[in-house]
Amino acid sequence: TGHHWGYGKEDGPSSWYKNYPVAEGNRQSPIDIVPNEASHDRDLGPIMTNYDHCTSINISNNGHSVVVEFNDSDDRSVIKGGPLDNPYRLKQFHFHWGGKGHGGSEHTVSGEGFASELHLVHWNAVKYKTYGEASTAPDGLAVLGIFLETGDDHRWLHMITDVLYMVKYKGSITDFKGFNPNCLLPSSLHYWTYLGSLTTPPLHESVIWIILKEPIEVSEKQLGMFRMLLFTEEDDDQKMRMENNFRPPQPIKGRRVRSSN
Ligand SMILES: NCCOCCOCCNC(=O)c1ccc(S(N)(=O)=O)cc1
Ligand SMILES: [Zn+2]
Repeated sequence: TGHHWGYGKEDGPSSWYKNYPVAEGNRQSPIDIVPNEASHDRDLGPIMTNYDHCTSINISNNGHSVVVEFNDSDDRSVIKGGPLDNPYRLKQFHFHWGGKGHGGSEHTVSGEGFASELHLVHWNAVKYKTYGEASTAPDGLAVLGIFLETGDDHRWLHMITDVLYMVKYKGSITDFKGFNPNCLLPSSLHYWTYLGSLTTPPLHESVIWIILKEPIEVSEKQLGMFRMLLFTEEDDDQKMRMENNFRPPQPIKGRRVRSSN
């Protein structure tokens, strides 16, 4: 089902347009954010995340990233405010990262990449019945992007890195209950926002992007744990280390990036 894609030379971002022509569309993600070209909108209010009664379910390796899934059967964990007209329900979060010592984020700021980027994926359950339906609608998804830079140990990230050995191979999954992503948020919720897409196939142009300006700090050691994950399955004799699983910035095509105060 679906076409095989990856981050390698043959199946990587520069070849995705062959099976996913929307790759050359007018609202593709990620983009390079140029802060002093972003327009400052007074009526762009603060975003509010309500992850308190969080209901994480499992953590898995889908062959592209490591993903933590949430129970999205009600409005317990939502993001609202800012550019959003409705509350959007948290569905999953995952990461993108680089190889040792260089870039790995998908969005860049004035051409600068970060070591990694966390995506918290939410969907508009007010207007759409399922995630799948929302994922193809122009206002269906809201993804909160958080940059990770290397520095001190992150005091809570170990809760994730400690279980990565359980999901080393593509297709592996394990229980992961009671994790509250509030602990991964930086102190400031100031953000940039623009209309874009999924950054992996099927590249649907269905995402309202909200990128936090303040990165969180994680240690090189913690980041290194992500690089022990594999793109490949357990019975695959080729062991491909999971790293550089990021799409580079795409043409802005006249889009406006707005900035919260
Ligand atoms: N599951 C029912 C059908 O859904 C079809 C579309 O979903 C395809 C799966 N991919 C995603 O949901 C998906 C979600 C977020 C991002 S990203 N990296 O832009 O945050 C990329 C991809
Ligand atoms: Zn992502």
